[in-house]
Amino acid sequence: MGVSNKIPDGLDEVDVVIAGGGTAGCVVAARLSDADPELSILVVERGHDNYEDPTVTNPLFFLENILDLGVPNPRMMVYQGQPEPNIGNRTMVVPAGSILGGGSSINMLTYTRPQREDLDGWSMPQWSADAILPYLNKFETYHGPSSSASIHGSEGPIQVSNSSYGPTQLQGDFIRAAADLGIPEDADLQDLDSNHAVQKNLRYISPDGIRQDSAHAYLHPRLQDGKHPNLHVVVEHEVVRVLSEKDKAVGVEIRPNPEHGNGAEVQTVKAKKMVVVSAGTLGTPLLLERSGVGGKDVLDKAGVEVVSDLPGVGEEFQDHNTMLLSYYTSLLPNETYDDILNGQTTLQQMLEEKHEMLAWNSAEITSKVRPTDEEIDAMGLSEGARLLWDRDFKNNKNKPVATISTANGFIAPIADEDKDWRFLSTGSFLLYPYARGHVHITGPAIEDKIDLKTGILTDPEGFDRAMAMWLYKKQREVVRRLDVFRGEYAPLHPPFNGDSDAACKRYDGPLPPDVEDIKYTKEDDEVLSTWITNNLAQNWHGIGTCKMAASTESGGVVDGDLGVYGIKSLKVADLSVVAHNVAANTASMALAIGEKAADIFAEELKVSS
Ligand SMILES: Cc1cc2nc3c(=O)[nH]c(=O)nc-3n(C[C@H](O)[C@H](O)[C@H](O)COP(=O)(O)OP(=O)(O)OC[C@H]3O[C@@H](n4cnc5c(N)ncnc54)[C@H](O)[C@@H]3O)c2cc1C
Repeated sequence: MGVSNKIPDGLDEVDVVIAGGGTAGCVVAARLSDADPELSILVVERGHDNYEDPTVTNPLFFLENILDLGVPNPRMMVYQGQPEPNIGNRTMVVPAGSILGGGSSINMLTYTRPQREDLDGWSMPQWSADAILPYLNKFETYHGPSSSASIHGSEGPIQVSNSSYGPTQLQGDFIRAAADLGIPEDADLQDLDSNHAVQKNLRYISPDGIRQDSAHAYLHPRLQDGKHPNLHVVVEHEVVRVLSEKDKAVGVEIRPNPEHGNGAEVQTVKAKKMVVVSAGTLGTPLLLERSGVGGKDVLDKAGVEVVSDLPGVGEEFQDHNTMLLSYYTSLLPNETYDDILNGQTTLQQMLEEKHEMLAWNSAEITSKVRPTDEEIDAMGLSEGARLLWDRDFKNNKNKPVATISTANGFIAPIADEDKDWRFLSTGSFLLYPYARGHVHITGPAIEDKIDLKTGILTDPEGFDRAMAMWLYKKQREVVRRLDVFRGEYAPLHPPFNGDSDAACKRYDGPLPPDVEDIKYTKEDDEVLSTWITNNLAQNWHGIGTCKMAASTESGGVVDGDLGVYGIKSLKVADLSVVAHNVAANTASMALAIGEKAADIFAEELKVSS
């Protein structure tokens, strides 16, 4: 069977159910089906099929997924947060892909990888960096520069390349400007060990310009080759809960997703061998809790019977906290996507014209950076923040603090008076915030309100705020040194006093090569700190809500084999299992988890992948 938006008649029992056909879920399904084509597998995905959908395959459509372009977007869903006092009572809205392929079908396509220390830091020997590198390699065919053949993959289904559009003059300009500030270029910053450098961005785009999502790379070929007759995919359906008998998962309850209007009947499908939950960092803990797997307090309040008391479920939400800033530039019209934002064209029109820019993700630069010892000394850190720096970063030169990345274009509709400008935006994010959030159910039904707090800026030591202030200043200094720089777009920057050296300004040409760093006064720092409270945001890279750990005492939800504690035959395979943050945009981690999970499950099911 291929992809269907109905549960086929008679399909009331399979060997394995996979709840969520996202980035990791598609990998698990495909590899298990390869391991044993006799194994009957059902993938249930709440979003629609993505097969040859031009809004997926053409990379530039990512713009519709991150900006409000006034076009309905059925590919996305949002998890609605609660007001958070530490960020000025703002409510964070956390978006996620809701489509076959999940995040990999909608994301911004930037390819980066974690640091060695990130993976070793999970303290799970079977998930150490040495154990995971083969899986990071397994999913990719890498077309970028590398110092060693063994660091990247050459036979995986996901192509990683520079794409067929670009690069623009921004790459060389940014690399020179960063070098002027002591941040050198590293051709392959994604080798797990390099740090404090900038890199020409590589992308999940094939050399001929097609997005590389996990459904097209893994699932669709197998659904069409006639060799995987027992691989079933049902889209536009939600898994309501996992069903268990005594201490064993035995199936799932599924209903049509009301957003797609396919009826309302709830159906049960039995899983003879295994249920794999792969609904993403926010979807997975909510599904487990609806199934009675979670902290007793949460479940009692929500009116759900406890099947396994696991207080770690939904806790320890972590993300990369981000700031988005825009600058006036002298970039050329064909070097930004701004014509879409200033009303000159639309993505639909570009599709009709088969415009070559559709193959682009606009992100030309990525980086991993950290403050120097002198910069740390000058920050005036609190005693607690200084202890954290000394313990976790000081002597650990492999550990960055932040990423500065770029997008060639503005980040909202462009006002009439700015229509002739071309913009550059930076997305700068903290890689290891200490703040933690949570996500829980408040009732038994899928449509019950959720209790989501991202926790941004709640770390008592103020470490995250101090690093965010450093990051704002650092990214601005790099951009000020670009040849294409023509000033800060003030409404998106902190409202520094007009007399201050830090005030936003416009220029007719580049700043002189010997330009000095901005000198921030105490008052400027206060303005910046308040701006951070009101602007630091989630960054789409959530992890940690069903943490993998050696025991439940330390908040563990799954063991090293991804089995949920206290319930047999119930597994989790997605980013919710990641125990501590990674210095990477997170798709690489999700794909590697999918690959490794498939090997673990195949062994348990006594089939070889
Ligand atoms: C806007 C955006 C931009 C991003 N940009 C980048 C980038 O440039 N580079 C990068 O590396 N990473 C990026 N990421 C992050 C990355 O894409 C995600 O971290 C990764 O895809 C998550 O993989 P996953 O398998 O854990 O979950 P997902 O891919 O989110 O998969 C979960 C799936 O489960 C489905 N689901 C949820 N609940 C249910 C249910 N009850 N029943 C059935 N199905 C359900 C969802 O629809 C989804 O398809 C971005 C993410 C977003 C949202």
